[in-house]
Amino acid sequence: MTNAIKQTLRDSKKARWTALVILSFTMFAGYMFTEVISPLKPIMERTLAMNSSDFGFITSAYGLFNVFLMMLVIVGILLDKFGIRFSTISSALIMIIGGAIKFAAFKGLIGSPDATIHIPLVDLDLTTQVFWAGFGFAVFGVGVEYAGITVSKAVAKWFKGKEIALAMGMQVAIARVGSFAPLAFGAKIANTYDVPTTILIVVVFLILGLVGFFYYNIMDRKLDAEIVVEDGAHGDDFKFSDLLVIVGNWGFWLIALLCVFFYSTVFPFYKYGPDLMVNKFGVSEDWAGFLPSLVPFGTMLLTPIFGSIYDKKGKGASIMILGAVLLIIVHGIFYLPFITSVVAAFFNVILLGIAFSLVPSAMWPSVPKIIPERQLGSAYAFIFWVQNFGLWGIPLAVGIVLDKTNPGVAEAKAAGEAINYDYQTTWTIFVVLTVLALITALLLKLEDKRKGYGLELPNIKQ
Ligand SMILES: C[C@H](N)C(=O)N[C@@H](CCCCN)C(=O)O
Repeated sequence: MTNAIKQTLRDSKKARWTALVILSFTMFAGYMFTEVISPLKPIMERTLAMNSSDFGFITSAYGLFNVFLMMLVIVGILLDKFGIRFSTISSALIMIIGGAIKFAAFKGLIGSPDATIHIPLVDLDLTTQVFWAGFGFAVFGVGVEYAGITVSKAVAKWFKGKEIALAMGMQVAIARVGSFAPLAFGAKIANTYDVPTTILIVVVFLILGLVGFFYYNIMDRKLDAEIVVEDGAHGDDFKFSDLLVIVGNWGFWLIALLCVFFYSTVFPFYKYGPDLMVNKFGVSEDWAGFLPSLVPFGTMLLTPIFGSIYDKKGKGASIMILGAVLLIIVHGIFYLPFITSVVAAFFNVILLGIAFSLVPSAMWPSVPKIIPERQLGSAYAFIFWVQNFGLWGIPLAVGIVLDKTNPGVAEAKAAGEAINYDYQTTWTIFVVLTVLALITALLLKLEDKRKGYGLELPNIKQ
C-alpha cells in the first residue's frame, strides 16, 4: 500500500492541454460555420437575388430547433445519459449533416430559387432554396450548441482542481478565432470563388473537427481507464427536478435575461454588422466583415484579462453593468444617422469588443455563485436555451424590419442599382436590447446585495 497520490493522464500538463487544444479546434470549426455567411449578405443579394428577410430567416434558423424543439434540453439529457465520447461524435456529425444541407441548398442541389413556400409563423414567402438553407443551419445549430456543452463538460473533467478558469477562457478564445476568420476574409473568398464554395470550405473544417473529436476520444478513454469517475460525476448532469429549483431562483432569471439581451446585441451584430458597414459607412463589399471581425479578435485577448481581474479583485456585477453601458454607447452610435465615418465605426467596434469581453468574463463565472454546483449543468443548458430565443428571434426580426422599412431596395440591388439600405429604424431593435441589458445588470447587482451571492467578491481567496 502506498501513500502516494495516484497520478493520472490529466496530471500531465501536456496531456490536458493537448486535450483542450483538440476540443477547442472543433469549436473553432463550429464558430467558423456559424459566421460563414455573415459577411456575405450584399453578395447574396447581388448574386442569388436574396433579400434581407431571406438572410434573416437563414441566420435566425440557428436557434429554431434549439428553441422550439427544446433541443438544448434533449442534448443535455443525451450528454448525461450517454457521456462525453458519444456526445462529441454525435454533435460533430449533426454539425456536418446540417452544414452539408446548407451547402447543398446554396449550390442548388436541394430546393430551388424559383419554387416558393409560405411560412405561416412569420408570414414569409421563401424560395425552397432559402428554406433548405435555413433547415440545414437549424440542424447545425443543434450540433454546435450540443458540442459547446459537451466541450464545457470535457474541459471540466480534465481541469477540475487545476487551471480551469484559464482553460475555459482559452477554449472560448480559440473558438472565437473561428468567428473572426470568416468575418474578416469570407467576403473576399466568396467574391473570388462563390458563396457555395465558401460554405464548402468550412464544411471541410467541420469534418476535420470530427476527426479531432475521434482523437480526443482516445485520450478520454485512456483517462477513464485511470480514474474510476464516470462522466456523470462532475455535478453537471441535466435533471428535470433541478430545472424546477433553478426556475424558482430570481437571481438565475436575471443572469439568463442578461445573457439573452446581451448576446442578442452581439451575435446578431456579426450577421448585420458587415452589411451595415457597406450601407452606412461605405466600406467595400470585399471588406464588409473586416471591422466587425475586430470584435471577436479583441475578445480573444481581453476576455482572459477581465476574467483574471474578476478572479482576483471581484466586482463581477459592476463589470457586467460597465459592459452594458458600453453597449448602449456602441449601438447608439451605430443608430445615429449622421455618424458615417469609417474611423468612428472602427473605434465603435473596438468599444464593442471591450463590452463583449467584459460581460461574458463576469457573467459565466457568476453562475456558480447563484446556482449550487449540483445543478450547474442544468443551469448552463437552461441559460443557453433562453439565449437561443434571442439568437433565433433577433436576426429574423432585423431582416424583416429592414425589408419593410426599405421597400424595393433588395430588388434594386439585385438589378445592379447602386442603392443603400437605411438601417436607422431597424437599429432601434439593438438600442432597445442594450437598455434592457443595462436594466437587468442593475437589477442583478441589487439582487446580489439582497441575497449576498458574492458577485462583487473575488473568486480566488487572497
Ligand atoms: C453560443 C453559445 N451558446 C455561447 O453562449 N457561447 C459563449 C461561451 C459559453 C461558455 C460557457 N461556459 C460565447 O461567448 O461564445
